[in-house]
Amino acid sequence: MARVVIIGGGPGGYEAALVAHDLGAEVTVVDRDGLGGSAVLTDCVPSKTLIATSDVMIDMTAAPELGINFEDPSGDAATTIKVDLGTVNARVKALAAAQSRDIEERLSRRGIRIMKGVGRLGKGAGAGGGQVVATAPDGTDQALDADAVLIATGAHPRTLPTAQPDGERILTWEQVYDLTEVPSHMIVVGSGVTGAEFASAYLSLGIEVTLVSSRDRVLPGEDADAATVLEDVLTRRGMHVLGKSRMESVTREGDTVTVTLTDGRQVTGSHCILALGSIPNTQGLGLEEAGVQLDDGGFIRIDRVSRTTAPGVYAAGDCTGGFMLASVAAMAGRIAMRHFLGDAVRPLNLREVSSNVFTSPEIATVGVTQAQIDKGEEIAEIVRLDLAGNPRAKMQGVRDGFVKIFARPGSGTIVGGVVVGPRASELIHPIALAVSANITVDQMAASYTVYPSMSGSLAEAARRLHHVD
Ligand SMILES: Cc1cc2nc3c(=O)[nH]c(=O)nc-3n(C[C@H](O)[C@H](O)[C@H](O)COP(=O)(O)OP(=O)(O)OC[C@H]3O[C@@H](n4cnc5c(N)ncnc54)[C@H](O)[C@@H]3O)c2cc1C
Ligand SMILES: NC(=O)c1ccc[n+]([C@@H]2O[C@H](COP(=O)([O-])OP(=O)(O)OC[C@H]3O[C@@H](n4cnc5c(N)ncnc54)[C@H](O)[C@@H]3O)[C@@H](O)[C@H]2O)c1
Repeated sequence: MARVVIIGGGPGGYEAALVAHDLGAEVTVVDRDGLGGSAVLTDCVPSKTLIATSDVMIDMTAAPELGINFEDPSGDAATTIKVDLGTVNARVKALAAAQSRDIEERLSRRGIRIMKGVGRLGKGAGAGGGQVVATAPDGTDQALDADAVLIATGAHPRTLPTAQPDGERILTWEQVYDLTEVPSHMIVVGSGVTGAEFASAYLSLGIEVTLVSSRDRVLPGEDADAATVLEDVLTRRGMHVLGKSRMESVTREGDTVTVTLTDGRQVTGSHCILALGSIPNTQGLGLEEAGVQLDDGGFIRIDRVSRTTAPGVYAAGDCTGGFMLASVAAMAGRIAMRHFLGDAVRPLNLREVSSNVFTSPEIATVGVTQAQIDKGEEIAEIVRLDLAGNPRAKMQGVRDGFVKIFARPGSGTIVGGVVVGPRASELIHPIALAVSANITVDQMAASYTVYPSMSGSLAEAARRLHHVD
């Protein structure tokens, strides 16, 4: 029986463990912090649970327009509804812990061995087999023989020597769930996906928010039109967005946090979240000794079937960089195990990955991007339809957002798209399906959508690119 040892129990690791077990391997997962990894315990699941609360707040704030008034005679929901952050965060933590337990039970039930501890490559690793050394919390080492090893150790928040979290008012995204009091003014530094999501969530919870963005617009990596819509909405709702503003340092005195920018300006608030990106957890794993190459950022180099440069050592997820998403980590882990165990394997295709920024409005994307089309790297026709013209959107009081479809000229094959709006994460799926199944705009235009529905805008956009009458 092939022996597989997996270091790291996040989506990259635990999904791989399930596949390897189903394919007949003897599987051990060595994990330091808890099954589910950062995705479940500190990153993805907690942030989306917090955002579930902030989404309800947004709906409540919009209620008067739809004819619902609260007891306050002013009818201004924002002034009468208050969030209890202690309760919200207790719910967040309980839900994350429960999900981690569920995953642990799922693996244990199948007979997958779980070892709590820190793993590293040991004797013979990188030569087509070898050992993993697991150090238990009591400090004892155990050597595990493996025919293949999967490294899925994830990443951790980046901080600066001049911006050190104190866990109370200067926070990484992992520490925000310890807050029990509502911050009076949250400064979010970094306007990537993490920064934008927290800034949007706290604003929706009724908190004053300043977003320090080093670029000229928020979400520099996302569709430019989508980022512009989001920035407009956030600014309209009262967020202070400081563009082209690079943080130099963050200091705290008593209850006041001061963010100093590189041009000397200062912003003061009650709390600050550092959302400066991630550092891969690739130190102390014995990677270099085993011949596993890292890139300049310290991420593990892998090919499309998750092989590292060392025979018998695979890697998946955030420790490999690229698309740092739970879904991609899970797929790369599964692919690694299928490859090692000789099952049919489809190499990772990042073209098919759909992702979502859980701001309000949400921004969902898949496939080819407009930036690639504008640069001439991809040839595609573009259609954009604003949701403001959609009947369902009008009924629901939705004014901001759009759908965009990219299709090959001639064949009309859909190669990508963007949705900005409420629940864009759900609305992107027909486009994602179209991209992975090579569906054309003609086929999408011919499908029935419910009337009235937001998805009607997808079919309408496809009709605009319809080639055959
Ligand atoms: C704030 C935030 C929100 C996010 N939201 C989303 C989202 O909505 N959707 C989405 O798809 N993605 C989201 N992501 C990204 C997602 O969380 C990551 O892509 C995902 O966690 C990667 O999974 P992983 O298995 O590679 O690593 P992780 O989830 O980080 O798991 C790695 C595990 O390895 C363990 N480990 C590390 N070193 C060792 C060692 N030496 N020995 C043993 N164990 C070790 C760690 O303790 C951890 O348990 C978000 C990220 C952040 C920061
Ligand atoms: N919804 C989701 O799926 C989700 C949510 C969060 C994160 N993620 C994933 O995690 C990965 C990392 O995203 P992220 O946003 O954490 O990191 P990021 O690296 O994408 O963004 C960090 C931002 O901080 C800025 N920054 C760095 N130093 C700064 C300074 N001194 N002053 C001001 N700004 C500074 C950078 O310019 C950058 O824009 C992404 O790949 C993303 O896909 C996904």
